[in-house]
Amino acid sequence: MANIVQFENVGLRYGDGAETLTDISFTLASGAFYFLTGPSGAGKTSLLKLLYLAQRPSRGVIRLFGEDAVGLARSRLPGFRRRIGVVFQDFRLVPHLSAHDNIALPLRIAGMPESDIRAPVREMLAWVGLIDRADAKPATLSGGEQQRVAIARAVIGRPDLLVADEPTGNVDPDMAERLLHLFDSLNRLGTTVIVATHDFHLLNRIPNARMMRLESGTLNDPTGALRHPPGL
Ligand SMILES: Nc1ncnc2c1ncn2[C@@H]1O[C@H](COP(=O)(O)OP(=O)(O)OP(=O)(O)O)[C@@H](O)[C@H]1O
Repeated sequence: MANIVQFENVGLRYGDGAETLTDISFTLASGAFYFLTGPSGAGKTSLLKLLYLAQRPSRGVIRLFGEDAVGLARSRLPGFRRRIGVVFQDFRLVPHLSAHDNIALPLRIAGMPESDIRAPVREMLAWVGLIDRADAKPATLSGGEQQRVAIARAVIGRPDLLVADEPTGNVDPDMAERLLHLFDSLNRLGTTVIVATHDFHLLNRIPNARMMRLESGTLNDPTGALRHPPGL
């Protein structure tokens, strides 16, 4: 299995303080499913931001889709980002667009004809249980409903890499399991998935998932040889 992501001795420092992430080295194998765990403040969101190119590292090497992502020309960023679906911790829905139109965004940006957009968007709305909220604007949706729209938007374009930051933080256990099943289905279609979560109940729901654990800005496995921990 080829590697879709490679980090080598990556460090991240915000401002003049100590490093938030230190000597992070790991690879993500194409088509695999990863959970990223660790205590609050360990640096999970920061690591994911490096992955989806919202943050540059202070040092080290990041290769994404086989190319150097740190020295990437600005003009090539949109092309890379289109291959990455992101579920942000704070959702980042477009406020003036309906749930339907938020979910349709990646397909519209990719230039899909309008006639081909409606059916997959309806399918995603049904998947996340929001068919009857299709016309609602984000401000009128609950936190959990907004989270489900954000997830539908992240997966609809069948990205090569799905990055999800606490994607089940605002939903009940049944919906959390349903959403995880959606990620699993996408993974079976070939998308590499990485999910940061505090929810330990989710970890054994994907039997083949591999685990990454961050503690105080350091990965627990400094060799980067990720594996499923015994007992999970
Ligand atoms: N933009 C920023 N500027 C300065 N410090 C930051 C910034 N973003 C995060 N930090 C700091 O980096 C550290 C790691 O934060 P991060 O959000 O990556 O952790 P996390 O593991 O995702 O936490 P949580 O599980 O609570 O979301 C924290 O000490 C945080 O205050």
